[in-house]
Amino acid sequence: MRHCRAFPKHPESVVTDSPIDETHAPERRSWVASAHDPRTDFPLQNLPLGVFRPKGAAEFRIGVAIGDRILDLAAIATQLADEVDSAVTVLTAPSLGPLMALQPSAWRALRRALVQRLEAGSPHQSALEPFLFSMADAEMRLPVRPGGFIDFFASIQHATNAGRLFRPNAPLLPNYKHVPIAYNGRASTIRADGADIRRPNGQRRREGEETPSFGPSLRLDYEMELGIFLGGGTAVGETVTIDAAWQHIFGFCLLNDWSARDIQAWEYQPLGPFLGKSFATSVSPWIVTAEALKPFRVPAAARAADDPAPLPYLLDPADQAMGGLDITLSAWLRTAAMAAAGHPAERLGTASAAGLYWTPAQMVAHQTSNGCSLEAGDLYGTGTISGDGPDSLGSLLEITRGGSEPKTLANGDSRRFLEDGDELSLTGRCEKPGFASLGFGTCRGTVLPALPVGT
Ligand SMILES: O=C(O)/C=C/C(=O)CC(=O)CC(=O)O
Ligand SMILES: [Ca+2]
Ligand SMILES: [Mg+2]
Repeated sequence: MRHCRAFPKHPESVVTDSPIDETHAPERRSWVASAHDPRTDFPLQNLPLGVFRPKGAAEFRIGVAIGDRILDLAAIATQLADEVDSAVTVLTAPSLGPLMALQPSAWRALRRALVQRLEAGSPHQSALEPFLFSMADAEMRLPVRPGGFIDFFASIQHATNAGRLFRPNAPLLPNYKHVPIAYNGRASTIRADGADIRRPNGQRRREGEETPSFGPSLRLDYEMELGIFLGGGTAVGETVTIDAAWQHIFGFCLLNDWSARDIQAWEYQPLGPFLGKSFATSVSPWIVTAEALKPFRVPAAARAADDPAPLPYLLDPADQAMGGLDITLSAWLRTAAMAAAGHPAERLGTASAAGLYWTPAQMVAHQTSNGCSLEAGDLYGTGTISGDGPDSLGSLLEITRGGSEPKTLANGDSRRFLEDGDELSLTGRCEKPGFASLGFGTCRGTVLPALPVGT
């Protein structure tokens, strides 16, 4: 069996993928009252991590979300020093990168310490209350600046739908069921929730035209994806075996891979997406940890009887049994006219990550299989998540069939692709009988007009 040198199999790391434990118990309640609101994304059982700045404060710091509050972890780092290795060093950093670089045992120790402190009846309540801030008044920023961003293509429904539009003669390419397809994306333009998205200019060939022209994208789209933040690091030459992959998965967020379909369609052959996607990627600000998501692990999506078995380096019985994640994502659109009229956002599509053809562990095993290193803070996108029905599509490309069938909205507006002033947001939620429901917060972005060509 291959060996993962970054995380040798000593007993402590083997329990990384430990089962659901007392931190997931649904009956545990917090002394923060809003954590019990059934609509909250952030009950005691979630405890996602982010980087925030209270209103008026100069410095960003690490916090944990609980109900509609944020607990400042930098301020309480010394209180956690006995329970969490290197707590003072990693929790006082202005980024989650140093925490992500630690072993999963440290991530679990932090979760246990926070559950105990935030639980109703905790003797720590009065010492913590001064460090609790209102989420509504806080500014969030990227939890870590990823060194690398890789976008997969793991939804076979999306791959088939998009393929039909880009390549009517060969929708699903023959490699799809053998290799987790991905491209290396652009890390420098990953944006935090709420950042405005400038419509890109680029080279595109308009309908009916033989030659390309340069100008604003006329086919701006969103892609509803899950983001996966990687932890631990590997050196160049190391591989992470599939059975050790979860030891490198720190947590998850929502991710919108903004896509200029006209630029993409013109440029992508033969080397893949380049400027059609590199102008912006938005992520939600809270990282929901892999540990918090354990109750929502499900079997890897079933393959059709005539699908090939994954090659041995992508095949692990435990991954097949519990390597999927039942996270339901939704995409919402609020046009400028809807906002002006006080209308709420309208849902465009809802799908679960449980249907993905490739699991997160298969992504890690594949990405490192050639010896490519992995760095703490690296980000994967799963690829656009679409399901089987017309209401489960993760992009306008699919919903409007390449712009040929406009989507009509409740206020009478219609869309083939995104227009200036449109706000696109993603939400995510996990629900399962017998467990507290968790959510991801939001991942929003509003489209700004393109800059005049030549500026
Ligand atoms: O089918 C294609 O050529 C391209 C499809 C995409 O735009 C997908 C991409 O970014 C990966 C994904 O989100 O699934
Ligand atoms: Ca994508
Ligand atoms: Mg992008």
